[in-house]
Amino acid sequence: MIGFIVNPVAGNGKGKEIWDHLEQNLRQQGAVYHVRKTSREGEAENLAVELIEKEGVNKIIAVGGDGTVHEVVNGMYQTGKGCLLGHVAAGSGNDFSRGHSLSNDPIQAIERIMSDKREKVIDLLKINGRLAVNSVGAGFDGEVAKTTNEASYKKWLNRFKLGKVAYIWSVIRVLCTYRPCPVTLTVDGKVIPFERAWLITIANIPNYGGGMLICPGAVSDDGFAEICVVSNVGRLGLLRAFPQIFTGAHVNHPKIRFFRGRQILVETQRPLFVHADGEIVAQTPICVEILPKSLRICG
Ligand SMILES: Nc1ncnc2c1ncn2[C@@H]1O[C@H](COP(=O)(O)OP(=O)(O)OP(=O)(O)O)[C@@H](O)[C@H]1O
Repeated sequence: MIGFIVNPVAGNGKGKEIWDHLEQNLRQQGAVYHVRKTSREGEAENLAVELIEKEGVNKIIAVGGDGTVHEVVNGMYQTGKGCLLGHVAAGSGNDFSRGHSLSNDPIQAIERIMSDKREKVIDLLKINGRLAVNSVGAGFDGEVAKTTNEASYKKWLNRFKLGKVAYIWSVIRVLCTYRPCPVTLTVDGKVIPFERAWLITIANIPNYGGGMLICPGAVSDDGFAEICVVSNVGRLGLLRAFPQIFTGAHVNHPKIRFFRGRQILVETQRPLFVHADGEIVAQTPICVEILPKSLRICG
C-alpha cells in the first residue's frame, strides 16, 4: 500500500500546487493510496508512523522539501518496519532530490517511483538520536539554516521560483557577522584541532543549501560521511572563496579541508547551532554517526 505525505506550504505553496496536479493524475489512473497533509511543523514524522502502523503502508512518498523528507524519514525509522521512501520535490532547496538525481517533473517522478525499477539503499546520519538524510552542519552552516528558516525573504523569493537565492542571501548576511571559534573534531578516534573554524559540514550527499557542492566526494551509500571544515581564513577570503562552492572548486582551497569517517565528534569553544537537513536540531557538542545502508529509496 502506498501513502503520500504532503506539505502544502513547502516551497511557499508549491507543495499544494504540485499535489493538486498529482492527485488529478492519480485519480485518472484509478490509483489506490492513502494521503495525509501536514498542518504544522513536525507533523510529517507522526503521520509517517500512523501510515505505516495503522494503514499498513510500505511505500511513503514525501511531497515537499528537504524538511519534509527529514521528518518523514525520522518517522519511518521509529517504526523499524523498513518502509520504502519516494519523493516528489516541492521545496525551496530540494537537495535530497538533486543529490539522488530524482526527476524535477512531478508526474515523471511518480512514474519512476511506481515502476519500482530504480531502488537503492542509502546511509543515514544519526545525530543526538535524530536522523539526517542529506547533511549535518555546525557553526556558520547552522546560522545560515536558522537565518533562512526565519527569513521573510524566503517566502518572497519562493514566490518567484528563486528559493535558491534565499540561501545565498543568508550566506552573505551571516558572513558579515559570524565569529569563527576554536573547534576540536574527532573523526573515528583521530583528534583534529582547528584554531578559528567557520563551518563544519558532515555530508551524506555532495550538495546542500539548494545545490551548493559543499562535499563533492560524498557518496550516499558507501558507509562513510564526508566532512568539510573551513578554518583560519579571513572574512574577505571566505567571501572570495564562496563562489567556488557552486562548482566544487573549493576542494583545492588551502584553508578548506576534507575528511571521511563513520563517527564524528564536534566540540566547540562556545555552543554553535547545528542543522540536520536544514532544520535546527541541536547545539554543539554533537556526535554524528553513520548508519550504513539504512534507508530504501526509489525514484
Ligand atoms: N501546514 C504547515 N504549516 C507550517 N509549517 C509546516 C506545515 N507543514 C509542514 N510545515 C513545516 O514546513 C517546513 C518546511 O518544509 P520543507 O522543508 O518541506 O519546505 P521548504 O523549506 O520550502 O524546502 P527545502 O527544505 O527543500 O528548502 C518544515 O519544517 C515543516 O515542518
